[in-house]
Amino acid sequence: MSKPDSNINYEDAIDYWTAVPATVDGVLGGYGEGTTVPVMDVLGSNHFLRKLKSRMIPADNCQKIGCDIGAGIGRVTRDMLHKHCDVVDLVEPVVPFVKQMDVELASLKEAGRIGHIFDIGMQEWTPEAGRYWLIWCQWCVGHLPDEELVAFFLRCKEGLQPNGTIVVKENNTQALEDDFDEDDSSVTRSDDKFKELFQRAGLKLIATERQKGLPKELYPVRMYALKPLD
Ligand SMILES: C[S@@+](CC[C@H](N)C(=O)[O-])C[C@H]1O[C@@H](n2cnc3c(N)ncnc32)[C@H](O)[C@@H]1O
Repeated sequence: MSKPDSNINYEDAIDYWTAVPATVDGVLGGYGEGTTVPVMDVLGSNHFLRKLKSRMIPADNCQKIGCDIGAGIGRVTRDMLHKHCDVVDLVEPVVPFVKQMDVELASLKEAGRIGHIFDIGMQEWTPEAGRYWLIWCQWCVGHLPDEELVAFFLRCKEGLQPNGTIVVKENNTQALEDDFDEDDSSVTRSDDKFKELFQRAGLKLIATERQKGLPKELYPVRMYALKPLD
């Protein structure tokens, strides 16, 4: 049987997301502002980052530059990342979502807190070497097959400042095999699979935590904080 990630098709994913409303409800698959998900998500992320603070001291003369990967309409930047970072860049390949960032991020843009917006897929994105204090990947890495994801992590490592951190916040399957979702052409990986891929990319897991307070019918969500091993 073929590996679940061999079914991933980038164009199918773009088509799927392009047809979804450019709203919080849209990017969260129907779990938008009428549900507990956006609020619990932000609370969980803030809590996770606060606990990591002593291990995320910026290197001398470094600004806290963040990058929001698979950013959708900029929800994570608007509601959470901007509170931790001086400036945030965003990576998002879906045109209507990138357009909506003008609205969602208007006041942050005006305040000079938004850096570059890269309107490309993460498989095509190479970060500027040594730029980032924090690279935040949330609910998007399932769009890359395993090999591409390891290659992406390797590029992200090069994009980190000294003492920079990568955070991955994703659904976990409890099954032994990854779950392929043909609607949005993505896979949901197990905790073990994530750990294997981090190791292959030379990333050390410095902290991990399960997101609390999400509806029971959803996949469990886990945050992983990672630093380069070398
Ligand atoms: C579930 S939404 C999450 C959006 C955002 N991270 C959030 O939490 O609000 C998944 C996002 O991944 C984006 N995406 C799909 N394929 C991608 C790719 N190859 N590279 C980067 N982002 C991708 C989609 O366009 C969509 O914005």
